[in-house]
Amino acid sequence: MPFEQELQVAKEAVRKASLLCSAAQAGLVDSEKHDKADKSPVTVADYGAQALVLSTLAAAFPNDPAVGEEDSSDLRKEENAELFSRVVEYAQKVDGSLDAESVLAAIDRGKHAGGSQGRFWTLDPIDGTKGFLRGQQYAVALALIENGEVVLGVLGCPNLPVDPANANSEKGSLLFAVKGQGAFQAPLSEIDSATKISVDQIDDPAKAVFCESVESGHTAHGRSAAITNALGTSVEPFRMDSQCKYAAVSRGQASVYLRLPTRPGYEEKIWDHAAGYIVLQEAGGRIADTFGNPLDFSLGRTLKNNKGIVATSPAVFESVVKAVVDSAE
Ligand SMILES: Nc1ncnc2c1ncn2[C@@H]1O[C@H](COP(=O)(O)O)[C@@H](O)[C@H]1OP(=O)(O)O
Ligand SMILES: [Mg+2]
Ligand SMILES: [Mg+2]
Ligand SMILES: [Mg+2]
Repeated sequence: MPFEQELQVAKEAVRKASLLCSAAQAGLVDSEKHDKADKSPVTVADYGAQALVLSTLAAAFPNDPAVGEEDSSDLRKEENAELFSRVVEYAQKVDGSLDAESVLAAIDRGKHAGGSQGRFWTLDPIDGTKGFLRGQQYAVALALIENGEVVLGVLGCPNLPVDPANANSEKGSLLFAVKGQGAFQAPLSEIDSATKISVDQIDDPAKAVFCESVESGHTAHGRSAAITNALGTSVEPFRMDSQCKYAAVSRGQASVYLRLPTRPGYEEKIWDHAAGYIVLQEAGGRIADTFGNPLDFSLGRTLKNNKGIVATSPAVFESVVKAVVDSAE
């Protein structure tokens, strides 16, 4: 099967990073958090997960570059020495061969510019850091992009119940897909026992369950309420952080994920969507931006030709996209 080795390495890297994140989330203290220059939060777990995943990829595929969200510049500053030593401790607990220097080097493997040529990985070590800090949903998101197209994706969702129908079932789900091979889910505790997943077939948008970001700064909550109203349902979207929203639609827990721009200049990052995108496509879903245009992952580190996201199961796609486009007028 194409990408068999890549999938195996990516699943194991995401599993290990998810373990690190769960351990850190359980007892996170103030010295393990930091605000980046853009004021967004980052934690020991974001850095530790990026170090683990990118060092694992470097060992297996030394010639593959990576586009990662984090870089080591803040960790190298004297004032963040304590944060840095905690990152190294967490990384070492999972991979004893990592030391301070190799942690920094691994994190900085994520500086690739992306683009339309060749292949590269893209990693969000914690997608939904704000959800992570609230003790809620987040995802470790890793994807492989070849000649501008997403060909493989793995989502580690440490707090997502394995059984979509039972919120009290074991927490920790791994979702993955390779282009043309379908989408699968396994418990994070047993990543080799995977089952196929697929989207729902609801064709009446009034009956569709919608989901969206918790953060009002990441998606326009008022506009989504207007869209659901226009489609004949007064039920507002349920809110969840991170690419777990792609997971929810991929396994039929929701029919629609809306991400509606709040700031005109914001460009969505490729690591915030690539893994969820391929998992959802392979589960039978459809994805466009808020103008109905296909997502273009070939333009560098951001989706600069797209605005927002509309991700749905197939039978409601056209009507939901139309309602989203109409809501902009
Ligand atoms: N203005 C914005 N619009 C959309 N997404 C944003 C915005 N600001 C940050 N994000 C990204 O949203 C993601 C979380 O999504 P969600 O709210 O659905 O959980 C984060 O990766 C975050 O990016 P960053 O990784 O730079 O912090
Ligand atoms: Mg993110
Ligand atoms: Mg992140
Ligand atoms: Mg971030």
